[in-house]
Amino acid sequence: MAELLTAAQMRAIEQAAIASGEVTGLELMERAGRGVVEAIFEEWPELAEERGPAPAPPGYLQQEEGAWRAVVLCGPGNNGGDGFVVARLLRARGWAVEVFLYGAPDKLPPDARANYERCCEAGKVQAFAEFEPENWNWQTGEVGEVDLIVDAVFGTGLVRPVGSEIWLHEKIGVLTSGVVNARRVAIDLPSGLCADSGKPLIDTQDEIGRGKLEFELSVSFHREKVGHRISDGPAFCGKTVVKSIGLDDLPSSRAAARELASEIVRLTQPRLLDKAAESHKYTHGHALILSGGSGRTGAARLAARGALRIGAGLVTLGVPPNAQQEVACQITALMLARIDGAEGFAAVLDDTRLNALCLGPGMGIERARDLVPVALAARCATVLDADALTAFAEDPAELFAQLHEACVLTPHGGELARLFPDIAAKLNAPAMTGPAYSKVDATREAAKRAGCVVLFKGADTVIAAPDGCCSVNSAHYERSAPWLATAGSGDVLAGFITGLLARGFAPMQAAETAAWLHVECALEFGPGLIAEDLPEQLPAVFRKLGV
Ligand SMILES: NC(=O)C1=CN([C@@H]2O[C@H](COP(=O)(O)OP(=O)(O)OC[C@H]3O[C@@H](n4cnc5c(N)ncnc54)[C@H](OP(=O)(O)O)[C@@H]3O)[C@@H](O)[C@H]2O)[C@@H](O)CC1
Ligand SMILES: [K+]
Repeated sequence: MAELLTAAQMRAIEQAAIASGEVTGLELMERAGRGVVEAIFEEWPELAEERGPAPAPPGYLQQEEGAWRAVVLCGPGNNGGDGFVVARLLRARGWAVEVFLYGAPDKLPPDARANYERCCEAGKVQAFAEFEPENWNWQTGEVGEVDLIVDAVFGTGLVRPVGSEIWLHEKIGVLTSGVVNARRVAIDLPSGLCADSGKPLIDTQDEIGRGKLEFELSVSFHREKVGHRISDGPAFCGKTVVKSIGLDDLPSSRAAARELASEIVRLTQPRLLDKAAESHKYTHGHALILSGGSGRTGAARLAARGALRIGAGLVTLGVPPNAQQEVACQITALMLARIDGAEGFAAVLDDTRLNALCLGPGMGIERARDLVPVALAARCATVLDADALTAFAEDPAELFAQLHEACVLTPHGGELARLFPDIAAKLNAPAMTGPAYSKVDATREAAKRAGCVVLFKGADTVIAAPDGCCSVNSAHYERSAPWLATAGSGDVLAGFITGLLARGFAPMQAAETAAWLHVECALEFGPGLIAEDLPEQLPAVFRKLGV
């Protein structure tokens, strides 16, 4: 399963390798720099073509033709060290490279310092203050265009907001405006992006500070960092490529990773979905999904359809009397039960074959307030979504007291804020120190407080269990699914989870697998998707998975 590391975890794994003597920091930095150059040529093969020789520095600004041109911006730590390696390797290929250092050379950490010196042997390194693109006239024809901008200012060591003297988005914006071929690559992370939270650590008090630092490519090492996948990370990174720096081959770093295993966040993967050949419908469980009143039954019907398609043996819609006729006209394979007040619901729940419940979609706040306690008292696997969460906004503690470990809560941002206002406040506060409080931190804290699995929706859905187990279901990069943000999509997701709970999946597995399939269904359908389409893609998705 793909792991996402925090800055501290990455450091621990690297440090273990260096401390063991199996590899030096300098060798790791060389591999990192080589990996970046490799990734650049893989992304933009035209840059690997031979061109004329580089002019003697600093003359290339006056060159119109000739060598490829790069600007490499290096920072005061090891990220800058990687940048010096990249600059040296590009110069060795005949590139004209301008290198700027933010910070004092004699304060660089040892490996970065060594690479600074090697870089200086093949050309000059200028002070960052000299990097004033507004004074460079790139567009007049007197000067050449820049082909590549390499950001090596900060990586995983960013600990406080970036000051205005290095607002790269502003400077790079000036540098690239009107320059069609300026490709932008960030080493490890775009400078200013917090590796753990995917939030920009930029002083947003200022109008300019709110600008976006967007790259086409980010090249990270060993593993993606959590920040590559959540919050603003994907938008800033553009595309993230991970290059090996050999740590998987070292017993020391593997041992360090094993020690951290329980804390490491993973990208969501689906669990086995096959059904046994000799099974019958009750083997796959019976899900009950409660609907709202007349005119508000669509959401529950969507959820029910999702639960059925994902493989629950039977799915019943529990409808209030005034909606019975409306629902009856709309369903075929689904069943219908009349469920009015709390007493009637409790009687229905006496049927022990009902093994998964879903409350919330289109249910109505009042009905949710009446029926959620009944559902939770049955100690059955239960998904609480939408109105079933909002119904407890005034007294979340009342809900937490009733929740049990077979529950799954599926809030979006607004619902999370209603149940966990303090957590939402921390998450939404401007990030001023690194590592900043992240969506992963928020979901883990919410799951711990609720005592059950919490699935916090978004394009970066985070799923956490009370024991800290956590994964990110990322609908970014190659799995980008913007059409999934459509009315009723969340209802289908609730139904998917309920169906998998009915099939006997554990809550965490049900939530992860459902979230993963939900994105796969959107990708399978493509543009034009509406919520009704999602369950109908499951057969094709299952076939591709070999189910
Ligand atoms: N370790 C290894 O072997 C390998 C590491 N690798 C590479 O190293 C990177 C991590 O390196 P790193 O830990 O040195 O951190 P990095 O991101 O360079 O920044 C730290 C510096 O920035 C400074 N600083 C921070 N925030 C600031 C701010 N807002 N404004 C101004 N300054 C600020 C901070 O200052 P300080 O807090 O110490 O005062 C410190 O000087 C990683 O991303 C990867 O690219 C690879 O080569 C593989 C091998
Ligand atoms: K960087």
